[in-house]
Amino acid sequence: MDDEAENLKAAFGDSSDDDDLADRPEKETLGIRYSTVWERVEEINGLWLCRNFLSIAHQSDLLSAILNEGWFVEESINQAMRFGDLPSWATKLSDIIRETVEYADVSVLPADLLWREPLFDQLIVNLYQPGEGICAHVDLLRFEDGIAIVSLESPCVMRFSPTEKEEDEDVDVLLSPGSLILMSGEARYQWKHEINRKQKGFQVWEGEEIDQKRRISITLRKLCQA
Ligand SMILES: O=C(O)CCC(=O)C(=O)O
Ligand SMILES: [Fe+2]
Repeated sequence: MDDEAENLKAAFGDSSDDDDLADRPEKETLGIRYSTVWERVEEINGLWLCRNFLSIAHQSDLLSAILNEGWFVEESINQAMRFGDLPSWATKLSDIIRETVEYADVSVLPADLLWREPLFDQLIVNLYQPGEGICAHVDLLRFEDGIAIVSLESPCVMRFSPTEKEEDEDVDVLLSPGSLILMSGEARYQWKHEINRKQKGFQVWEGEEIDQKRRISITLRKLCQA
């Protein structure tokens, strides 16, 4: 089995355990899924996680679309950024985020953010090789509130820590392939987020060290008006 299939299997089990994709309408395999489940990260206001945001079919389509962009042919390049008009797959992803949030049975993004136009006009795709991560940060204030991160390939632990550090208040969130997190309000402004894949013990989830492979993330944001 290739790495990609293995990652998907590790995260979701055999495709036969997933809903039978062949029996599902096209709309559900390649677009909005009606079975999405939203989890509020209790400790952090404004942080929501949807683990089953993308079907396996959609994850592999998205991965192909990203790799087809040709951004990551050189090993030294591990990030691509776009402003304004986004590639069609990213616009579609953004539409699906809006639709999924609209149909969620809980409010996971304030309405003024959900209905702004466009929802997102800036894209970052990050490619992380095993051991690579991102330092603790709050996203730049040149971006509006309401940030989405979609994860592909290897899972990882993202750690959130309050900007005003008090006691040991860090909160770990597992970003599995196909998941989406939304950050708004306190989650966006009062918590830093980081991925540390170097330090031993950091990439541990439910007592087990995560088997690090390549990970790709898609971050969608909206620039503040000048
Ligand atoms: O790769 C990720 O999941 C996070 C990326 C991120 O936080 C950023 O680009 O600001
Ligand atoms: Fe960030």
